[in-house]
Amino acid sequence: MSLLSVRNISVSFGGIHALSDISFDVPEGVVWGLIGPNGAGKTTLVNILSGLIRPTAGSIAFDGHEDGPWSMSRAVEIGIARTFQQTRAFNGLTVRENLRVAAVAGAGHALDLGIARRLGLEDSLDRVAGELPYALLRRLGVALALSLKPRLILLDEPAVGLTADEIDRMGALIRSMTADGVTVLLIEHNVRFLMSIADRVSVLDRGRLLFEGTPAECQRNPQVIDVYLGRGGEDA
Ligand SMILES: Nc1ncnc2c1ncn2[C@@H]1O[C@H](COP(=O)(O)OP(=O)(O)OP(=O)(O)O)[C@@H](O)[C@H]1O
Repeated sequence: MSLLSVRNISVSFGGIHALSDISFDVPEGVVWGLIGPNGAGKTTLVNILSGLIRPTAGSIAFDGHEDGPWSMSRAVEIGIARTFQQTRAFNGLTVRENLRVAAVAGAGHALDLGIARRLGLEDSLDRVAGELPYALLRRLGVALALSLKPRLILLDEPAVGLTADEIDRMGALIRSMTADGVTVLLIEHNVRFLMSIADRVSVLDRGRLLFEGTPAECQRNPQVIDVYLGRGGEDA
């Protein structure tokens, strides 16, 4: 049975059809990749799943909850957390304070410093978020989402701007999430990285679902190569 079931989701901004009739099912415990050219609708889909925007049409079911789409607070309550392309943290608060706000105020959980350790933030707990180097700030974004103790985490380009070593570390972290029972939906333009950790991939193009399959199937699909991989989707 699917953990997440997206049915016939459409959304328009004025005359722009950002998403048209999108349906897919994500089973529990996988890394599900979401790729496509700029403007394909990937972030819009994550915005809908996390309750940031409402779709024009369609429905979502998650973990026995059939009443989606939801508000942001309801999404967190039922176990959906996300990161952003630009990490959203309180710049004037320390890493520890940010994690506490996310855990306690965001989701009613106790602060779990094990998450900081997993993200390699244990030596930075007393540093102010606004002064963190870029890679640590990206990791803080993931730690904030994990502090909500989600069953599904939506990662919006977690590898962007990271060095090769940091990308490897991020990949290992993402795979370890599934071992802990967290399902991952991963938007990423770094195709090599995404294909190395995804179990399955959906390809969006101009708001439509173009393809769904394994990474290997995706990389040899002529339509995917035509609209994205062959056009140098970054690092393709
Ligand atoms: N709030 C908004 N108002 C108007 N148009 C929007 C809004 N959000 C997204 N769009 C439009 O919807 C389409 C899909 O955008 P979206 O950001 O979801 O694409 P994406 O696949 O995430 O792109 P990228 O890879 O560049 O992040 C684009 O044409 C974009 O300009």
